[in-house]
Amino acid sequence: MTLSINIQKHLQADERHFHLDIRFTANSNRIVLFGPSGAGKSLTLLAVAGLLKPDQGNITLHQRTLFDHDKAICLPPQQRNVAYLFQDYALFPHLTVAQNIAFGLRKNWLNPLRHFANNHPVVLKWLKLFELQVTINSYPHQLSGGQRQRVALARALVSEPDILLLDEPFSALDSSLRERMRNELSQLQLQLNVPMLIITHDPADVKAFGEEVFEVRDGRIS
Ligand SMILES: Nc1ncnc2c1ncn2[C@@H]1O[C@H](COP(=O)(O)OP(=O)(O)OP(=O)(O)O)[C@@H](O)[C@H]1O
Repeated sequence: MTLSINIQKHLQADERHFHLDIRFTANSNRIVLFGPSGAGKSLTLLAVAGLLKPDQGNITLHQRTLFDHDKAICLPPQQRNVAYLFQDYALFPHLTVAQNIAFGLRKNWLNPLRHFANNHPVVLKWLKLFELQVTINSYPHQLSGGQRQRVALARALVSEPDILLLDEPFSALDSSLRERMRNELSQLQLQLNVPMLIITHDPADVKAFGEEVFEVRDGRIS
């Protein structure tokens, strides 16, 4: 997988200015953006997902242009075929595990009905793969941290994205679970061969996933 990013964006909040100028090309399926808090990692991830529009530059994924300022191309998030796993997993509290996963299949409907979700072969496949079958009818608040993360991952992967974007995927977990989920995700990535771009400030994530590592500092790759 080739991901090529060359983006610039100026942000201002009151007296604070931040200039993002990220340029790199990655050719592996395990890419890590590593750097301290406030370096510009999340902004970069948002730009790839189509949730932040750069002022200049371009983003290409697998020879597909997601953004090109000069050519006036800016694909909306739903046309990018990228999946975004938020730090807090952002599960829908009023939907069951199966419905949350089925949401990732969404085409023209909003809330997948429970009967539909519970019987959809693709949803069942992911429930099995992540050993979540017993939680099929549970709601997010009834799950452990690890289970919540697995549901969020299943929801992200169910649409077969070209790349999975992970924002500090283990930061919400306690240390023993963090280690376990890191190993699980690593195995899963090898098994599915899905390309991943992970942003983190944790050196252990770099060690586990960093086939290609880019260090971000003050809005730039250093
Ligand atoms: N909407 C905005 N307006 C102005 N400045 C912003 C805005 N969003 C983010 N910033 C600033 O841009 C910088 C980079 O933010 P970003 O969220 O990308 O950092 P990060 O590297 O992901 O940090 P963390 O690890 O803490 O999440 C920060 O200084 C932040 O305050």
